[in-house]
Amino acid sequence: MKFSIVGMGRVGSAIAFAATMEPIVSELWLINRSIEKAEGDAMDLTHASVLRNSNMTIQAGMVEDSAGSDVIVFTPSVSPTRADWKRQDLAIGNRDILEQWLPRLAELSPNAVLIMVTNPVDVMTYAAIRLTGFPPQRVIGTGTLVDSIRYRSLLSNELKIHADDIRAYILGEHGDDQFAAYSVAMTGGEKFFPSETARRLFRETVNLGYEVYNRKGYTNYGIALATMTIVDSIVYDLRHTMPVSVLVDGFLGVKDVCLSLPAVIGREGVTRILHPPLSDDEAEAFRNCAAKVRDTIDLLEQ
Ligand SMILES: NC(=O)c1ccc[n+]([C@@H]2O[C@H](COP(=O)([O-])OP(=O)(O)OC[C@H]3O[C@@H](n4cnc5c(N)ncnc54)[C@H](O)[C@@H]3O)[C@@H](O)[C@H]2O)c1
Repeated sequence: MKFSIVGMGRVGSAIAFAATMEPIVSELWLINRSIEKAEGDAMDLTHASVLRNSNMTIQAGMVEDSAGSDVIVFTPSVSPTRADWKRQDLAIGNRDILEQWLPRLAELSPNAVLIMVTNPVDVMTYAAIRLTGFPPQRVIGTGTLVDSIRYRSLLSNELKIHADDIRAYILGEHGDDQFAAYSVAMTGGEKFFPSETARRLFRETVNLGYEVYNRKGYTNYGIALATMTIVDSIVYDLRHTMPVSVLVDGFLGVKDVCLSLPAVIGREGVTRILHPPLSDDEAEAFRNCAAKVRDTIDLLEQ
């Protein structure tokens, strides 16, 4: 199985490290606009992999070397230009990067499952479907998976229950309008919402990405393992359910926009989109996310 990571910035190289720690493919390719950086990472990770009981090859390459990939993760991005940036600020610059890379990547690996990490990830996932011509089920945005693991981490700490056992999703936009799907959250079959604590923890979750960013200047470890959770489920056809950005299929009257819903992930990408019975408030929040993401898509398509 061939896995290519495009973009060896802080997120791309953290994903490459996570893939080295858990070598589940036979070939790992690191593709970057500057080959030297990719070569340096490939050498470093090859040395590291000696300690991982692995025969996975790790190589640096140009876009042509990604040909025949089964899974591609896309991370290149422009940098924020102001201190109080929002993810949408990256949309125009990153749309241009997608236009440079995605048609060729898709041509070289027509059967790949593509995972979009570049922000604003919902808008970029939508653009990626257009630019690759891939069926929507083979284009997955990391979406609110990282927000949901942050939320579960806070809840775990509060409830003193292992985060694995907490079914709680942040849905909608990977951005400021995301919402916690309180009404379907549970552990051990027991609903623990609504409660003021859960709402407070959700409010903390929304800002956590920026909180990490304000302290270290970027986020990379959470998104790296979140991305590898998706890759795992594809490579082993595990059919795990997770909130990821998908082309919404008419749920709650929303379509033609990418947002996070719980989705089943297997070898072919998204094998099923789930439709949780959201409360009226949550449904309204979902529609609000759709309108916000649609505004940015429209801006890019002008
Ligand atoms: N979806 C999520 O949950 C999530 C989480 C964290 C970060 N991100 C996003 O991931 C992206 C990458 O973040 P990062 O911290 O690695 O950024 P970074 O600045 O460290 O890396 C960006 C990389 O993109 C490359 N690049 C820039 N322009 C390019 C071009 N025209 N062609 C090819 N490569 C180009 C740069 O060389 C650099 O290697 C950002 O958009 C960030 O917001 C998403």
